[in-house]
Amino acid sequence: MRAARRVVVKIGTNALTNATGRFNRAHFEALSEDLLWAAKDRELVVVSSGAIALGVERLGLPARPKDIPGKQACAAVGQSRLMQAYEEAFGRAEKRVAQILLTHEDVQDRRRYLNVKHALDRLLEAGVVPVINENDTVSVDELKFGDNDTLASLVAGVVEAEVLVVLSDVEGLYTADPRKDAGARLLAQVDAVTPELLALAGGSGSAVGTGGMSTKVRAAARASERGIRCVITSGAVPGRLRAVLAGEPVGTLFEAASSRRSARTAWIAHALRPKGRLVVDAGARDAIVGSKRSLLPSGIRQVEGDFGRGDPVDLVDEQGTPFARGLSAYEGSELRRIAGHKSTEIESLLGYRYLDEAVHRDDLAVLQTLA
Ligand SMILES: Nc1ncnc2c1ncn2[C@@H]1O[C@H](COP(=O)(O)OP(=O)(O)O)[C@@H](O)[C@H]1O
Ligand SMILES: N[C@@H](CCC(=O)OP(=O)(O)O)C(=O)O
Repeated sequence: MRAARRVVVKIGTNALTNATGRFNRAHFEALSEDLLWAAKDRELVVVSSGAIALGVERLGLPARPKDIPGKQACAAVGQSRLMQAYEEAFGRAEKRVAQILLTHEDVQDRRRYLNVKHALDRLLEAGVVPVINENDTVSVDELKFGDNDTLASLVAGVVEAEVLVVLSDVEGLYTADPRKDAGARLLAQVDAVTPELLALAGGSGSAVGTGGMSTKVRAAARASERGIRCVITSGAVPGRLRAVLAGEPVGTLFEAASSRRSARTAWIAHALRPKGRLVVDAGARDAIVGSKRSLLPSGIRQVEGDFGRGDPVDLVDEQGTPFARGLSAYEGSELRRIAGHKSTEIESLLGYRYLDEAVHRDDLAVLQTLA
């Protein structure tokens, strides 16, 4: 931890507000001290929530709106207030910050993903601290990350961080939601995210948080697959971030996985949303998972959805369980015609042949824990 040069810190709404959802200024000042300390001899990226909560407060609303335009309006008002707080806190130490607002589209498209990467790299080289949030005001449902835990794990991959620290209002992952179960125990270390572990992590126990512990554990799993260590700990207790970066055992540490994903397979597995599903037979599944082979048309049993060439599709087994995600070499309507056939028949069936494979192994990511 002490050697980490590039660190992403995610700050949840719960770490910025008090119990009634109001911005906790004194607390923010303490947190900023920790962030400034972390930024002193490291490259720091902050993924900060709080726009909606700060907007609710600024507009004097009695509660967080439930409708989307209401949330969009609050985010627009609150985001500038949020940045103002970061500007002031970092400005006092002569540290520059930069606002970056992202939608899912910005990472779904490989060219835009690389654009984001280049901008972030340049900011970090210049000693600036990027403060990232989802662009809630323009993100409609299908373009949403939905929660900043997911966004933070993708950002950690984009900048190839060594550590992702997720600051919430709890000390880490417990055996049950500590708000509901007084006997819940803190898990100090997680070596692998299993379905059983995921089942321990519930939704948000507060009125202001979004994803709860479940999105944090998924985010940690994604980071771990990229070779990035992740710690979930409390942002409500001053000094926790320093303790994590000093290598002290606080919060829940998710170790980096031993078999790491490349940047490209991580992009396929983590950043893309499937536009269709290919049901494949057991032989093809074994070849893909066991021997890292391509998917040939002969292994496809069924094609679901309308998608174009190059679109992301999920590969599912005959029980419907997704096990890989990849980019289709053919349109959905073409795959329907060549499914179950030998590659040598593609040309006679379609009138042309692009590739022998339906999904080439270079465009394929086996799903580890979850996508
Ligand atoms: N197993 C668990 N361990 C810890 N917290 C849990 C667990 N299951 C659910 N939670 C809830 O997750 C909440 C943190 O998530 P969330 O409210 O989304 O916060 P944030 O604003 O930091 O993203 C905790 O306050 C807690 O109520
Ligand atoms: N983008 C939203 C926050 C979404 C979110 O994930 O919130 P949280 O669970 O508090 O980290 C905002 O700024 O209000």
